Amino acid sequence: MNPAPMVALVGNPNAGKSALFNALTGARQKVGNYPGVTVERKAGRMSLADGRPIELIDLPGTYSLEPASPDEQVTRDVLFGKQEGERLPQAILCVVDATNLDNHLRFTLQLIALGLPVVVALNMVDMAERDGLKIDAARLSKELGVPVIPTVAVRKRGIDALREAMAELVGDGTVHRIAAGPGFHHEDLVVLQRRARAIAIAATKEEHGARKVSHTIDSVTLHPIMGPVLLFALMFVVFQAVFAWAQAPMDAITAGFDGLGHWVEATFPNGFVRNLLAEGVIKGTGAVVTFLPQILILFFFILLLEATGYMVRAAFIMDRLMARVGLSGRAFIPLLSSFACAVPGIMATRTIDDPKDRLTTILIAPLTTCSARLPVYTLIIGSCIPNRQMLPFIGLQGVVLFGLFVMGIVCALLAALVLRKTVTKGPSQGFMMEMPKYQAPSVRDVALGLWTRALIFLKRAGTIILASNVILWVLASYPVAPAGRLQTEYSIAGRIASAIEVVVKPIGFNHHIALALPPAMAAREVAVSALATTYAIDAGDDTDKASEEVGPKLAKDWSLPTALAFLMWFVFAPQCLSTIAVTRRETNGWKWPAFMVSYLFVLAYVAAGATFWIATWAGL
Ligand SMILES: Nc1nc2c(ncn2[C@@H]2O[C@H](COP(=O)(O)OP(=O)(O)OP(=O)(O)O)[C@@H](O)[C@H]2O)c(=O)[nH]1
Ligand SMILES: [Mg+2]
Repeated sequence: MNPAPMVALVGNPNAGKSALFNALTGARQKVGNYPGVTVERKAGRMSLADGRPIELIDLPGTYSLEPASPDEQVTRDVLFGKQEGERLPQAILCVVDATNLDNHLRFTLQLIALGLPVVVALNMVDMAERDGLKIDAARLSKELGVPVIPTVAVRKRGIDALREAMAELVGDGTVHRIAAGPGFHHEDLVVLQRRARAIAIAATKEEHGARKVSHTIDSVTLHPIMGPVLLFALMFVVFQAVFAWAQAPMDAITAGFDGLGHWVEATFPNGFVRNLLAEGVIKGTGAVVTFLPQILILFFFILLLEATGYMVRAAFIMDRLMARVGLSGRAFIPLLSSFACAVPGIMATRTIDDPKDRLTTILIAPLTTCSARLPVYTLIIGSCIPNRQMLPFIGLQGVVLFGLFVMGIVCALLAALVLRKTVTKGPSQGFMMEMPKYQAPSVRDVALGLWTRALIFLKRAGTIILASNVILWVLASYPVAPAGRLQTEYSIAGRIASAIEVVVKPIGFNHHIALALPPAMAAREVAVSALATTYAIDAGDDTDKASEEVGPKLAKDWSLPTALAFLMWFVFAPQCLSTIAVTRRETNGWKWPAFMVSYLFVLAYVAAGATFWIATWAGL
């Protein structure tokens, strides 16, 4: 006797597959296990409208045909007829959640492309109605080209209609295909998502409130051309704001630290304590803390975009680009976190299942511009790049900062492309993202996020940055230089710097930069405080010069090619020991951190050198 035809119940997680399975099969269920994996096999018997018996299997919920877990692997293998202990199904019963159509239809489109007969159960229509959402099942059926039956699995509504549709589908019980259609490849995911949305919108008769607003906004933010343009424009505005809004609070903080410095100079007798406090502690730490407003402004925007639901859209727009360089969309969130700091970013790569995808993401994470680089960038840009208006509201300084961020992103993507073709070669997999509804951001959440950021930053300033400053100050102040010799050359730090200078002179770096490079390994911002401290030491007892800010000193002392080369160095150089340490931890060994440090140092050296020589040649 031929076994009864088999129909597979498939859909996104939580679409209501199990509820539907129960409604269709009642008590006639059998639970087993697939051989070799810990995935349950749930099968049941049911009869079609014409009385024929069939076997129904309830497959694990999955977002796409690119498996991300053992469960999803089973679903895929069953649908391709490759699962051990399972035959190829005659037909697919695809369950979609009516309240989440655009997300669920993506998978439906992939299933239809498989070539097996498909019937769609438009489930949870009760929830949809409650939300004021009306879906036109007939229209949906026309758009998809397969039967669509509205159901409420938990109330057993639509079950008879489903039995009828399935009877037609199964036909005489022979398997009709299989010719794999389009839609399996990661490259097509964005196209698929767009089609899914278009179909969802076409089949929506009525929607209200937040749902409608979300769809209207998305028609712009996810538009193939307007979407990326908007994303780019938003980021551009953010970087302009970082300079424009931060000026006043930065001046206030600088004035505060200056006042503190004057007070120390007036209170303590000239000597070790006074100089340590004034030059090492206050000057150095003050130089870094000044950048708090800029960091908060940047994070204000990031938090705002996250809280409104826009960030996922940004990830979606970026997904295609990520696929081009062999990364999955899953890499976007870790890379985005790396804009705060590479350490949480690298830790966030744990959500990437594919080991090679994950390793690639770890290796390129230090190229995205972490917030610790912001003080360095803004100090150098503020003092060495002319504050010229290029257009109304568009200043050159903001453009350069934006350019540095973009360069970080572009280089990270290029590095991924190269790594994926060489050291981390292997197939890449796709990623499906749920699009949440847009929301008005909660003031409390944003404020809380900013507060946490501020605390982290100030804690760094008070611990690792302060400690590095003190050490640098001591090393740079002793032994005391005899008359006629510069302290920053005669001291211990000065001599170390002189050795480093030999290596970095060809790329345009001066003695003060060589002094700032080793302490910047503790944290990148320390480069700023190191410059402030060493310039303050050089000024010595000449109070006029000593009270001057570090910015104007750089403006006088550095040529434009040197400043540009220094910026380039900071785009690439693998600074900060914490990043190296977390890479070691996440990759279980020294091999990959060593590789990362080497390739980044080489890049930094070449990029800084090329910039210096091109800028010099161009006569800047
Ligand atoms: N209101 C309503 N709730 C439903 C309906 N169908 C399912 N649910 C509920 O939705 C939740 C998820 O349903 P499940 O049947 O477990 O979903 P599933 O697709 O099997 O989920 P996974 O096995 O995790 O992939 C459960 O709480 C169900 O009770 C429906 O038509 N209407
Ligand atoms: Mg289930």
